[in-house]
Amino acid sequence: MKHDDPVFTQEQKHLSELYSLLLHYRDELTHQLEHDHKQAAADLVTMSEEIRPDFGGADETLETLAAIETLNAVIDAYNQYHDFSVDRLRRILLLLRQPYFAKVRLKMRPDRPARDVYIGAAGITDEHHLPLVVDWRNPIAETYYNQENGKTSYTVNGAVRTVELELRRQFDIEREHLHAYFDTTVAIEDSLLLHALRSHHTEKLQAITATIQREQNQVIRHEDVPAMLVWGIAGSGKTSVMLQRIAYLLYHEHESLTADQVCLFSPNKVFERYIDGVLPSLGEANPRLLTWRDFMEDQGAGDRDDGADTPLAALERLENLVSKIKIEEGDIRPITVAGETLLTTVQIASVISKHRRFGVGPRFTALVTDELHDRLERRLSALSRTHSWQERLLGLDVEEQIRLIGSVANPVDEEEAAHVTRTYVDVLFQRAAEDAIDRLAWLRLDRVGMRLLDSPHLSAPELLYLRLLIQGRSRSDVRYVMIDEVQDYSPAQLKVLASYYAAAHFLLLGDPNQAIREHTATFDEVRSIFTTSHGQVDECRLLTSYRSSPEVTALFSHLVVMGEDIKLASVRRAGTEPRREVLPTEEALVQVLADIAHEEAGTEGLTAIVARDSKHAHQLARQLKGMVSALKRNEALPASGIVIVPLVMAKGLEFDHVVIPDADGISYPDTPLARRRLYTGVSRAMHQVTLLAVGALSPLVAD
Ligand SMILES: Nc1ncnc2c1ncn2[C@@H]1O[C@H](COP(=O)(O)OP(=O)(O)OP(=O)(O)O)[C@@H](O)[C@H]1O
Repeated sequence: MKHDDPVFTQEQKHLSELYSLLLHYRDELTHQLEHDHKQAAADLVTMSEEIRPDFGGADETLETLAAIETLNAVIDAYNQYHDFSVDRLRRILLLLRQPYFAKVRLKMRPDRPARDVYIGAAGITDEHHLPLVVDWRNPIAETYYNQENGKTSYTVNGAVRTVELELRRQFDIEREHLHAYFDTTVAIEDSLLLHALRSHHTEKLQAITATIQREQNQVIRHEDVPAMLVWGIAGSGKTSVMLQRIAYLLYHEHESLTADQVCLFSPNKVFERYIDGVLPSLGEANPRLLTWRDFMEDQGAGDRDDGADTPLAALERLENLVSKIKIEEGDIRPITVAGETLLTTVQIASVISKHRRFGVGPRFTALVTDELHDRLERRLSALSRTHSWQERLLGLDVEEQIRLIGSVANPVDEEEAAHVTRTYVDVLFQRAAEDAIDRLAWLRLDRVGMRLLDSPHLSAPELLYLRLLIQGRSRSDVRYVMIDEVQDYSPAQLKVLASYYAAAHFLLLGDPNQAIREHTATFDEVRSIFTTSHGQVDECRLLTSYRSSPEVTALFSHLVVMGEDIKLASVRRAGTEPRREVLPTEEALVQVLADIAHEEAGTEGLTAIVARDSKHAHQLARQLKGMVSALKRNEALPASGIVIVPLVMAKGLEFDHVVIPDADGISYPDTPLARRRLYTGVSRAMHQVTLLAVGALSPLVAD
């Protein structure tokens, strides 16, 4: 009983005291921030009023500049203090939801008493700067994740410290309430994990901070390497680990890394919405979330074939042929903005021919681009000296002039007329024209590429790769690229990403058994592409399923060949055996689905009818009209109930119950691809799988 347990009482007391302290810090900081804000505003007004700008002579100018400098320094100091306080408040608010989830009792030296370290989602110190809770990403927290009792270690700045772990205690805490604690006496046991896994599916993926397992921790805390490939079975926490890794990197590189320097590639928008709560719940901003399609669109190749079937050989041919490109007149496009041709084909052709001797490639492009910028500059300057453009400006309404050039044009002489008109033409053309030059809009890349490959069209990877070859590395400021479900990309798509983000470090996560289309990259190909681009690829494996019950894990693991050395394990409690049912007709199938929908209505869980493709999903939605609907492309997953999803949209998601409505031999024949597709569908289930077929079950799942 909790009340008779002195440890429980003691821990609840500690929690209550810490909680009150956090509340106190929160209130104090809020008042302080409010007060400082007002004070800062008042001080700045006074100080700026005291500055008397005087640029009359050298001394006066110096004095004025010094006064402005002082004011800037004061503003900086306020900002720094403000940022620090806001950050502390943010951490306190995070901890008020759950102050900590574990503690370790560590003996740092044999002659010293052991000390307790409480670990939480963020770190906080008291007024003497002593830690009350340490952040889970702090090096010392590694002793918790190592899951080793007794002698263990952690690494600080490359140095390994050995310590004695006397106690590893986990807590189930909500705000100031301690629900339970678990002392781990057996190293590998993780009671909190088992406790957490008892719960139902949630509509959004949750952070796993408190229960990160040892093999997962090795990925999260892995040293920063150019490329890392994580091979993990379905439900082994790849996505979760990837998000925790992002939080880890943001913490350790907080001085130089911002979330928008991290790109996360995911399979679709439903999945993006499914995962977008994890990092905010850890107190971190989301990275740039994008799909391959978004990337294509950003690069101006949105209307092209996505390159799912583009062979790597096509990119290699481009590589071999690029230096031999002869730019023809028809390959050149004028730079035209808003109907005004700023650089003509003839002008561009003459610049190109001037630098032809370098051969088409990054050097050539840099020289041509620079010269086109110079010519653009001359052209804009010439435009602003023409009467027609000066008159156009003067003919505008006063409001329009103010909107465009920030003042009313009232030139007194020719020089001034050219000057204001220059501002006007800059607003109209400069930015767009410079962008067009930098994007190589002056070169019909597709025409060049089609000629090189002798092909009637270019896919997105072909076009983008050709651009990279001609232009050199992109100017992207992205430092980390995470690709989830890497097995769904074609080698050509991956090669483009590896080259485009050449300076970034990659984390690639996937499961070869979840490749649901033909022609996607094998793990050997992934390795080879990134070894070529990034020098080396480190690898980690995740072999325990945290999502699925042992019965579901057994079902999906029999569908594919895992390799001799791999033994899949599920840590969940036993659930129910899969249900297999053969129906005589399509009508009978629809009736069974309707019955399931009826049974599931009002229950806590979420059921998905995972159809083999979108067409079948829509057909089922029509047949089950009013009872179950198909999930839309941009929709978020519902919390409970029943939905129809095509397999491709179910990628990465999970459901309490998965129904495969077409588990027949035509939808799922005995082929490697069909095996992987069924493995992917079945492994979305946490607790229950229902396999339905009209006529006969697929040989892959028949008893
Ligand atoms: N250490 C952990 N503690 C608690 N839950 C975990 C842990 N690791 C994974 N899970 C849970 O297991 C489920 C599967 O995790 P996740 O989606 O990250 O796996 P995945 O390997 O990306 O799956 P898949 O490849 O099948 O899409 C999630 O519900 C996640 O919260």
